[in-house]
Amino acid sequence: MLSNNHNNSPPTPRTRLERLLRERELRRSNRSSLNEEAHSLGEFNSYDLFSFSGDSCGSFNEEDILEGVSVVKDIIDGFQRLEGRTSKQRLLVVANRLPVSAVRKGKETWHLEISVGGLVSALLGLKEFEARWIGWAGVNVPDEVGQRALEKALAEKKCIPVFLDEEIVHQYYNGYCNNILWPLFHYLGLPQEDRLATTRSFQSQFDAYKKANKMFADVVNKHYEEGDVVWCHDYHLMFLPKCLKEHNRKMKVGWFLHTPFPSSEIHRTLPSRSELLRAVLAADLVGFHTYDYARHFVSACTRILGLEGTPEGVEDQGKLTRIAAFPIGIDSDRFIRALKLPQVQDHIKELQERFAGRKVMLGVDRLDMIKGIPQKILAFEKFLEENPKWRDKVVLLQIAVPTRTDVPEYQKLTSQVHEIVGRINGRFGTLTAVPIHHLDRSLDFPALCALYAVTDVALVTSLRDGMNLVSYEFVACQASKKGVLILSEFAGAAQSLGAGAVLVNPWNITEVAASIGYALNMEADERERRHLHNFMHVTTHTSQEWAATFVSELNDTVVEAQIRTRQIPPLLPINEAANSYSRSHNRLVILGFNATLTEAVDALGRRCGQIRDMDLKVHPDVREPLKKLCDDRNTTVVVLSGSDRSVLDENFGQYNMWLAAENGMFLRPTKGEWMTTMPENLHMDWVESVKHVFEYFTERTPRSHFELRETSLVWNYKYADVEFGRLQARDLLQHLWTGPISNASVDVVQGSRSVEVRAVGVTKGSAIDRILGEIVRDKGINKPIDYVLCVGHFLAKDEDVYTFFEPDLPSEVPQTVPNPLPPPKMPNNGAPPPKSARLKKQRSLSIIERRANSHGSAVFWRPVVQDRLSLHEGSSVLDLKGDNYFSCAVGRKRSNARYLLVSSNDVVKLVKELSECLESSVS
Ligand SMILES: O=P(O)(O)OC[C@H]1O[C@H](O[C@H]2O[C@H](CO)[C@@H](O)[C@H](O)[C@H]2O)[C@H](O)[C@@H](O)[C@@H]1O
Ligand SMILES: O=c1ccn([C@@H]2O[C@H](COP(=O)(O)OP(=O)(O)O)[C@@H](O)[C@H]2O)c(=O)[nH]1
Repeated sequence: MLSNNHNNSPPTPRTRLERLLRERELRRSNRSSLNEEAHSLGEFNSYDLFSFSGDSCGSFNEEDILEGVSVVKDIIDGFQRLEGRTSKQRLLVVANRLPVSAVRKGKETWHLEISVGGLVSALLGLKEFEARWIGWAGVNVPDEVGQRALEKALAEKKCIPVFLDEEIVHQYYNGYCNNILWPLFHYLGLPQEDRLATTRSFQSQFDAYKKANKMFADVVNKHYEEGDVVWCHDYHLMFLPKCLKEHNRKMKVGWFLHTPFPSSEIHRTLPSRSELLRAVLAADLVGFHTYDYARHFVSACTRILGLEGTPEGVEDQGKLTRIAAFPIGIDSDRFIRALKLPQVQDHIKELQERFAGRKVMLGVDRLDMIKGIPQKILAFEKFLEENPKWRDKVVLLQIAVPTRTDVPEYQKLTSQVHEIVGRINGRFGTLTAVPIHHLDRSLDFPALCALYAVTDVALVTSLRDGMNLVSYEFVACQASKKGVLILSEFAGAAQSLGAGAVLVNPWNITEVAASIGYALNMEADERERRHLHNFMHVTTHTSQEWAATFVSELNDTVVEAQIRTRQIPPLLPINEAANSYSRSHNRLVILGFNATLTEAVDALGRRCGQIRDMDLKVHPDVREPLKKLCDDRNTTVVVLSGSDRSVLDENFGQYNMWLAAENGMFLRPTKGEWMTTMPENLHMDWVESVKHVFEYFTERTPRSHFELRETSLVWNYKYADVEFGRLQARDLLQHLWTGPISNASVDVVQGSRSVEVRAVGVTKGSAIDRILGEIVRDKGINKPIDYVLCVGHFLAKDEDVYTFFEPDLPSEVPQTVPNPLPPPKMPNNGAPPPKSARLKKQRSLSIIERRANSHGSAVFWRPVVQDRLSLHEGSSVLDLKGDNYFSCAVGRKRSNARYLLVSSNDVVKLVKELSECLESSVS
């Protein structure tokens, strides 16, 4: 029994992982207590009976499958009290199909049958939640009376119907879901035959799909209560997360895909590819059966939508959608217990007598082209062909449950399978026995369990399958027989049961035939070993565990998102910045160049391979207002950029401003000469060797390029394939650390799509005191600067420029301002020695006046540190308080700046506003 004694409770978990592990542990102990208690109370039979009883169609009436027995409730309530929750969390499970299908028996009477399919089987494991199901009951109910009666009947099963009319079902379910998405997600491509007709009907089917999703959303919204978790399921409802979030941003929404998610190369053939991805990304958490499916989804988002893929998920404009793998399982106990039921035992006996003297092979599938039924039967034929001695010693029982019978492809498949089975039975059958028993219908639960139990070899040959629960169920029922599982490597289950199963490529009939021989002849000890492995997995990775983990992660994800949102700086209040600008008398405006004053890199251009122009150009709309700012005698404008001098000369030569090139290493007023601000940092002996490495990677990474500047080298892959670019970047770094820069005075700065090697100690923040000093000296400034605006799309390392002006920070030289960012990660191998000692030396040098000779011009440098930034009377140059300093990062989500702007288009707006302030003050 669980105890409520808080003194004994384990320490509060600190991380998500710790919490998940603890919850898992608690669930396990909870479940074993539950088993013990239930058995001691003798109550489990009622649950068993309820779950398994019913007529031959699998119908049920006696108990509420979704509620479980009272003992379950008591213990789970105890568990939740222990966790500090007072009541069960309500879960709205939304799936196309309800766990029950309705059959109309009269005007107001309905008969409910359990629906067949892996999704339903798996979700029956959601006993630990106060669950409500929302879905389609598989039937058209045009009349009001029938609808009300069905609602009432379903309410007793905690189910809520979505009423879809025939036309919608035809276009949405048969059309878009089962004729387009289903084959595509299973690598069967878009419909090939009658392509024109399909292409023509595509749009109307997609419209129906969106409409149907909206209808599901309306029902969810109607029943939603604050705090509920909404769990959307499968490819039928990819639009649902978007519809729900549009209605209520605070709703906790998860989406889980039960099918594979194909390679992005397949997904990109779909005309509505982007809309679907974006709609799913509205969810807080997106789950898949396997890591591969999750990886493909992230790839599709990065390649097709041009979004940022992170180890956590996919990020779009600061919103993170978590993507993860949650392999489904089954309620294994339910199968194990079922084997002891008299009804099942009777079936077992019957089957054993019926097939005495023959090995039993079993296939259980919906009659779907993804299940590879023709391939399976052909492989069995080949086996019989090559092994005459087995012909009267083995039988294949194939249960082929009719499914989606309104879709022409499925109708064709049925005739095809019948034709092959007939031919083989004709070829190898005798007057008294046939090698293949083919059933075109479903079995009830006891019959299915009995079949699993008597089977010697189960044959799962899916061409693709999200998971395949039949393989799990077979394993759960084989505790005594320890039969062999032949399993397609293209089923998700191959990743979990691969070690115990005999894996096959179902397209390779010869291999499958050979595997049948291998499995039939396998020695007992090998069978036992393999079985044990799989049995352990199936009994520990249950559907309860799966659901609880998903919901728990969803809860966590939402909390984390709230915390993250709080940490994101707010958007720059442009009006406020402008008002403060007009109130001030001596202003300093520092602007970055790349992605601040240039036109935004068009994500579409990047995706579709259209590189417009690699050369940086000032945004055409900012030119005029920028000129006005520069011409204002109370405003000093500095463009502070990583670009080299020639680029700044070319773009800003005609403005009256200051140019700080190469992160501030070089400085000039546009009316004067270039000078070098930090000559002591100009140790450039490493350039040639780094250049070789950059050249090598540029040649091997299509659409990447590198820039050779005077104090830095930048390898940029923003136009290249993102994933490949990242891999190459990792490799490039390894090469650098272990080779050319292992002993050089350089800093390596990683951007989101670039790698930069620059002279050590050069950052925008470290340059700014000198820039400022020079400006003060040059302009003969004698009144304090009472307004600073610092806007840029700066790399993390250069964000020290924002903190330099922070009035709240102690007035120190910028190099000694503690860097709030974590130090760059270094690979374990060949990491360069710490540079702190070297840096110290250089920093002390930095306050010594020096003569620099670079770029052919000798300039006498007068360094200044912020401490010494004082006016004639000794007062400070900077008169900054909370309301006259605006630092702002452009196109970043995490920053040390006080504010954010989304893109350079917003910078244009800002500069325009400032220039308008000048106009109005003149007039
Ligand atoms: O509802 P239907 O159209 O009749 O189809 C039945 C279900 O088929 C699919 O099941 C998948 O889910 C299983 C559990 O996650 C998984 O093991 C299997 O590999 C999948 O094929 C479909 O995804 C469901 O939505 C259908 O209800
Ligand atoms: O006659 C049958 C045949 C199959 N099933 C169930 O249908 C599900 C099939 O799930 P699977 O994941 O293997 O494939 P899906 O049909 O969902 O693609 C399993 O839980 C089976 O127990 C059933 O209830 N009755």
